[in-house]
Amino acid sequence: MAMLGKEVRMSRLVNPKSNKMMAITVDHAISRGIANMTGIQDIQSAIDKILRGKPDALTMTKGIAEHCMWKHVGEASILMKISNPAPANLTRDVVFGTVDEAIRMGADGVSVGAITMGDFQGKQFEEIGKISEECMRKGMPLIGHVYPKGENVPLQERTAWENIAYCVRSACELGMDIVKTTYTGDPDSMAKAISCVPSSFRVVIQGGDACHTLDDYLNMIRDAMDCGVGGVTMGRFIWDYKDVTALVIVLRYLIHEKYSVKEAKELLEHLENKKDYDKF
Ligand SMILES: O=C[C@H](O)COP(=O)(O)O
Repeated sequence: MAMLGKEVRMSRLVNPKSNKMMAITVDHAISRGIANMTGIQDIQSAIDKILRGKPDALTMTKGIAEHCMWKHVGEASILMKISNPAPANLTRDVVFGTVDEAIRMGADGVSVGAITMGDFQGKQFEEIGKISEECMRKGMPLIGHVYPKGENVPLQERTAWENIAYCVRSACELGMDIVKTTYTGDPDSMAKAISCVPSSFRVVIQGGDACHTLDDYLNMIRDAMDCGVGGVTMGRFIWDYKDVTALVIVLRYLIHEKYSVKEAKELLEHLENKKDYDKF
C-alpha cells in the first residue's frame, strides 16, 4: 500500500505549481569547520534571514533545529540532516541522528550524505540501506547528498557526467526519494545524467562548489531547471551573499516562477535597494 504520510510530506517539500523543490542548507559546520563559514557563524540570524525569503525547506541538524526553529514553526519544512563527514575524513559521512528524531521534531524529510567511489562507499551504502528501509516504513522522504568525491576520483572528474550519473543512480537504487548532487556544468550532460534514473526520482543540485559569480550562479540554476533538474538544496552562495533574504526571494522566482536570469537580476537589484522583502 502506498504510504500517505510520505505523500503528505513530499507535497510540502515540492512546489505544486513548478514541481520543483527549493531548499536552503545550513549543515556545513561539522564537515567544513566554522572559521570560514562566516555566513552561518551566527546561525540564528542566518536562519532568520533565509526564512524571511520563504524557501520551501531548510536542511539542518537536530541541535540547530532544536535551538533555532521555535520562532519559525510552520514557516518552512525541516530536512533533518543526520550525517556529516569530519574535516579530517571528508570521504566518510558519519551518521549521528535517527529517523525517529526527525519525525519527533516535525521534519518533512531525512537527509543523509554519502561519498561515492572512495574507500568508504560500501560502509556508507550499507548504513543508508537501513535508513531508507526505515524511512519507507515510517513514511519519511529520504534525500541524499551524494557526491563523486571519493579517493578514486581525480579532482577534475568530479563533475563528469558519468560520475554524477553514478551518484544519481546509486541514490535511486538505495531507495532514496531525492538526490542532491553537483551540476555537471552544462544542460546536455546534466540531462544525460538524469536520464539514468526513472522520471519519478527527483534530482536537485548544490551550489557552493560550482560558481564564483552571481551571473554564473543564476545561469546555472536557470539551465538546470530547464534541463530537468528538480530543484536545489543550496547553502554557501546564499548565506555568504551580502543580502541573503533578497537572494532567497530571487531564487524562488527563478525556480518557481520561471524567471529569466535578466528578470532575476532586476528583481535582485530592486530588493537590495528597497528592502521590501515582504511584498514578494
Ligand atoms: O549541504 C551542503 C552541501 O553539501 C553544500 O551546499 P552548497 O554547495 O550550496 O553550499
